[in-house]
Amino acid sequence: MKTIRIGSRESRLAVIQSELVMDAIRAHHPDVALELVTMKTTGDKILDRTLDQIGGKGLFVKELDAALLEGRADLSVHSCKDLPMDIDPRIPLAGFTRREDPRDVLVLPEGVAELDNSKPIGCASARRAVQLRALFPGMEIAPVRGNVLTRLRKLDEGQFSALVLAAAGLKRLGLEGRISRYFTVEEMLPAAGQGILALQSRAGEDLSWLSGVLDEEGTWCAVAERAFVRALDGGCSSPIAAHAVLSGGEICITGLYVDEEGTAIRRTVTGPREQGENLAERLAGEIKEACPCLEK
Ligand SMILES: NCc1[nH]cc(CCC(=O)O)c1CC(=O)O
Repeated sequence: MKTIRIGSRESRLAVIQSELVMDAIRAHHPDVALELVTMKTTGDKILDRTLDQIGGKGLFVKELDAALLEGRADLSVHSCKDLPMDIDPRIPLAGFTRREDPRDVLVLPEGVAELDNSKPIGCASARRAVQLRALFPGMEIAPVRGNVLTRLRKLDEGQFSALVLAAAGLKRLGLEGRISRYFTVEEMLPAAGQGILALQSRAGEDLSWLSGVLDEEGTWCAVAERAFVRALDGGCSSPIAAHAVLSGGEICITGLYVDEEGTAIRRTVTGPREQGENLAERLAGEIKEACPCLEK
């Protein structure tokens, strides 16, 4: 059997995530030969601007897509939350993994026990900044770029009083011990897909070696959360958050949108999980009604 090549960003977290998927493939298909192919993406190369400033979509995926299309890789492992909405039909998503902890967390500098009000809290997205302002009124909030380990170095060098990061990334990096506070998803609604890995391959390929690796719950949630973001995209480019939770056969989706005045609009919908995509679109529709700046 041919070797399956897994394409990954070269950051430590991306490699660990790819290795998690490789371990899962090996556990279900011990005969499959696997090889890791790492590469730098645009988002890894441009480090002097925030992601919102660089703009554009797919900052972390263009190079991975090219590798799939050219046959240099057979599977891309993505953080679902970094994955753009538009997927080239030649390289469709093969599915999603089980969700790791979806929460955002606060991390203090090494050896520091309390938040120092004289320095800003660093965070990398407008979604986090908006929700942080409500949690820490009066605290300065500043952008921080780079992969997780780079951000932690900046924190430990004294540039920030704290950072907000995803629990999932820190846990996968073995850095759970750095977490000083978990925000509930009510306090800080996560990005769509946070904690879930998305797997992408080429259309028409035999993917039997992926059986057992994909997760049904993760997939219901990822599909619904992404549908919410997709339905609001194309309006003004403002922070969006979405988080779905399954209970029995039901899916409960919470969506958050921040309008141009900085007002956060947050709504929840519950229904049969099979209708997650529809429910998410309806939720987005309700939010559009409540927000005049959005195209109807
Ligand atoms: N944008 C970077 C990124 N993409 C995915 C994760 C964490 C892992 C995940 O959400 O699955 C992170 C780091 C962070 O936001 O702290």
